[in-house]
Amino acid sequence: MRFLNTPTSDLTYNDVFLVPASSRVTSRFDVDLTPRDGTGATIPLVAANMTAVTGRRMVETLARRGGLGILPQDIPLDVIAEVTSWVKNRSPRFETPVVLGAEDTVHDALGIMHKRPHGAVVVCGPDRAYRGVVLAADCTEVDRFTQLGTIMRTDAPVFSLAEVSARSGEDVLAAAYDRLTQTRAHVAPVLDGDTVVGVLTRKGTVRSTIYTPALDGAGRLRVGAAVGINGDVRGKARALLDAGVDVLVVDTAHGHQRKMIEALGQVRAAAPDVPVVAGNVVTADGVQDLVDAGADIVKVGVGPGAMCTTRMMTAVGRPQFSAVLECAEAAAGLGRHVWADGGVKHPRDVALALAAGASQVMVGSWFAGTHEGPGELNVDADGRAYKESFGMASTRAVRERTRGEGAFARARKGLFEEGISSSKMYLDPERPGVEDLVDQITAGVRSSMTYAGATSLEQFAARAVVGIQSASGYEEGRARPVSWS
Ligand SMILES: NC(=O)C1=CN([C@@H]2O[C@H](COP(=O)(O)OP(=O)(O)OC[C@H]3O[C@@H](n4cnc5c(N)ncnc54)[C@H](OP(=O)(O)O)[C@@H]3O)[C@@H](O)[C@H]2O)C=CC1
Ligand SMILES: Nc1nc2c(ncn2[C@@H]2O[C@H](COP(=O)(O)O)[C@@H](O)[C@H]2O)c(=O)[nH]1
Ligand SMILES: [K+]
Repeated sequence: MRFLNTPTSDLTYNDVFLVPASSRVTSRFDVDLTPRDGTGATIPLVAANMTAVTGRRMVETLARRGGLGILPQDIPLDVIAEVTSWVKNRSPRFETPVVLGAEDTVHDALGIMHKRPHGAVVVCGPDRAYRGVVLAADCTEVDRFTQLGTIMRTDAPVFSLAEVSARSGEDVLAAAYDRLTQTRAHVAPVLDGDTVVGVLTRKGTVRSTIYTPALDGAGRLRVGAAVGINGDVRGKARALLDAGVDVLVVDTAHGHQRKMIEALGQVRAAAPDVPVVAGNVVTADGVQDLVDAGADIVKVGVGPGAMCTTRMMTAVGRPQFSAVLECAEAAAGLGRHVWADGGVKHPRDVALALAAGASQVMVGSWFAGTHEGPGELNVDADGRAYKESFGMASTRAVRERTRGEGAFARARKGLFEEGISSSKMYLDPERPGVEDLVDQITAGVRSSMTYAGATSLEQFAARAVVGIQSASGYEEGRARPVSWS
């Protein structure tokens, strides 16, 4: 990457723009988004290890489209083991159905339908034997105690595994899309015999022609998990590996500290064969020390997060674009990589982090506001759906993390609050699922890369020309949904 004009101060995403360059890339589909950092991801997007962001559905859904989800360090190890096994038993190809029985009620259906964006419940008998489908539209104007067996659609389209299991032939998926369109269905169960093995959606058929799942050596979806720097770090790392976790993230607010170096050494020793990510830092010195201690990937970002009050509390941090740029250059010099963590609000921010040399970009709160986010779906006074997000250094998270400790110790730890305990992340009505956001982000990044004449992330970071802009330059780039005069 090179600057168009020389910066005189540190910069964040809003301060910069990408300059178009002569390009030989004729299609945005010719762009390869695979990060080459050893993590097995095929798109450069990671869901943050935050309680409000990443749970089983986030990990599963992202991995199916090639991204990684990192389970937070506050989740008990037995739960991580259960979630990892659950994810690894999901289909890498078909979406997971929401399943209920014929005796379950409309009330039950409405309570869980929103867990998935496809808005359908598949009604099954014993052993997942297919009975019918209930859509959200079928649940209006009926009593909430109506049993699903009485309203389910039994004539909805279904696909047999034999029809759609052939490895990602675009023609097969296009035909499935056409059939769904002709039958005016958005979603259809996939059956092995009469057993439901997944659902296929119109959008899903298109996505399966664009994305490649992030799979482990046995062809199962990949799972990441974080470990903190306190307690029996080596034991926790071993337990995560035994649970089948594929990527370990050693994570603390101030990653450039002795305790982190020691913890990282222990994780490295316990996990010689899996990618180890460590952070957070914002300087080349920080990168050097974490790489020396065994990190394959260094996580960059202090203070840019949407839930984060660190900069207001401490004045510590660094504008994120400059932090990523300096750290990525340092990591490249050591044959390692960085993940840009925090502050992503638009697809352009991801493109800029990649142009600055990050191998992947971690997204937190933006992903919290999706069907796959672990939070409860709430509706505000204006009828807008949202989920809550909160920081991992907030009072709420610290209280949860220190639950097993004495009241006095908890009171002492509660003093150091560097995150907000509640915020509303609205679901975008046009993009309520995390895959919708992934579509939007990767479309933006693919386009950025063709503007720069790059077909790989390495080429993009090498060719990108970045200019510095004023606040009005940034503002000019925004759309005007209402007239201005
Ligand atoms: N990227 C960012 O900007 C930030 C991210 N976070 C996130 O919050 C979560 C919790 O992290 P964290 O608060 O580090 O908690 P951890 O549970 O990881 O503990 C941090 C350890 O480091 C010690 N420590 C020393 N200096 C600091 C410091 N300035 N800030 C925090 N701890 C320090 C603490 O000791 P003692 O308590 O005795 O001081 C404690 O032992 C993580 O997921 C982290 O990523 C939190 C803040 C900033
Ligand atoms: N200073 C704090 N940083 C936090 C806290 N919780 C999470 N984080 C960091 O934010 C990113 C995600 O950023 P986002 O803008 O995408 O939401 C996450 O990965 C952490 O590094 C916190 O309480 N305080
Ligand atoms: K912030």
